[in-house]
Amino acid sequence: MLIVADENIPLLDSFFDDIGEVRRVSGRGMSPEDVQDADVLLVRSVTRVDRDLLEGSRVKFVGTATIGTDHVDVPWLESRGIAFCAAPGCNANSVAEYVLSVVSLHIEKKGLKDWADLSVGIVGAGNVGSELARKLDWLDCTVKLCDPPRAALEGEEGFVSLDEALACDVITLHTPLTRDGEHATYHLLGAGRLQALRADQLLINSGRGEVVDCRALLDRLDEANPPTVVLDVWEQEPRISPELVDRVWIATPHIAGYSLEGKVQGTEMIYQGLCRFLGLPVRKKAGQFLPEPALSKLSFTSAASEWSATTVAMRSCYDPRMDDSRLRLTMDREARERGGAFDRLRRDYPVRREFSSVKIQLKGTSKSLQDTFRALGFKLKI
Ligand SMILES: NC(=O)c1ccc[n+]([C@@H]2O[C@H](COP(=O)([O-])OP(=O)(O)OC[C@H]3O[C@@H](n4cnc5c(N)ncnc54)[C@H](O)[C@@H]3O)[C@@H](O)[C@H]2O)c1
Ligand SMILES: O=C(O)[C@H](O)[C@H](O)COP(=O)(O)O
Repeated sequence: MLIVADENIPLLDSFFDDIGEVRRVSGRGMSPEDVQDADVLLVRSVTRVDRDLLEGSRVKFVGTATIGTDHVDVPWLESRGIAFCAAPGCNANSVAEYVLSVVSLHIEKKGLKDWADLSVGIVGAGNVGSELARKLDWLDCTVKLCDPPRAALEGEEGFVSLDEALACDVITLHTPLTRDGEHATYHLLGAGRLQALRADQLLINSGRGEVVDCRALLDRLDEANPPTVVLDVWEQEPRISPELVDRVWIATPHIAGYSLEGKVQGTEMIYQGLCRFLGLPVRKKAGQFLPEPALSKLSFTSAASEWSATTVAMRSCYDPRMDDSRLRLTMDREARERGGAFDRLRRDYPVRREFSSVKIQLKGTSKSLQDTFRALGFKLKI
């Protein structure tokens, strides 16, 4: 059996080499010739999987090691009897930690040292939005969830309108990219809604770039009293707008979900999907391939303030400003080289471990500090 796979999927051999021959190809540049003789196709989000790629091939199973599926023409796969599997939730915790890290920097920038003063509007309350809401709730933020498709379901309640979510101190977008239907998200935030944002607000987009009209955003950021904006996702990746990078506060190259745990869980989920499809037993688990983290323990005593202890711990694991600096350094290249540079930042992404990989040792500290560490997802050793 021939498995053609995006070379950027981690642990391809560890998971798949006893199922078939694995051929690695570039995800961004994948062509019909690459997949023609494949039985199985494994991709990430940069490969458009549709009739143009697969017509005439013998592919019978497609797996994407990502949460988002907007790059896959699922109805066409169904019409051809090609099985499909994605990785829902695989990197949800990674994205939640990205947003928490950004919000903690924002709190400091505003001269505050407490999560509780903040209201956060979460647009899209699925795997990512719900995980983020759970953590923010524990941190005593006021959380408002906007999710019209869920709100329309029987028994679901407690959701707010988009306008109410957009009035919060922090707005964070976690919808899929959809272009049709009642709840389409393409350019959900267009000129009108961007116009209404205030200078004291923070807008974070780590869903999909096209959910925000980036041309209208650029115009808004050039006007008086613009909001603060953090973008992980962009229209027209990998050839993103340098003008927009220049005007946003934190700019990262679509890596919110790039914790090692998130990426490896993505591979694990398509491995499980392929095993189900082939009727094979599932013998491997993501956990067996995760190395010991470089940082596995941190200690704090009662001398450390709650804010400094938790932000030191968070930033020891992940600081979005590092990704921001790396992306900005690529912006002075020639236009034709910038897309490649964006993709290389993603391909060569440094190992980033989730907060749960670090054990926090606390001596004589308060119950409230313990609770905050737990809320953030750290393991405690008291
Ligand atoms: N930046 C990254 O690295 C990264 C990583 C993972 C996921 N993502 C993106 O984030 C998206 C969300 O991930 P998820 O795991 O939470 O997906 P999910 O499918 O679990 O949840 C998405 C939620 O959005 C809601 N929704 C749909 N249309 C909406 C609308 N118009 N307004 C408000 N809510 C709406 C859905 O009802 C659903 O509850 C993915 O589709 C993917 O595109 C980005
Ligand atoms: O949808 C997802 O899971 C994310 O956007 C994913 O992390 C994107 O990473 P890529 O597939 O582009 O490597």
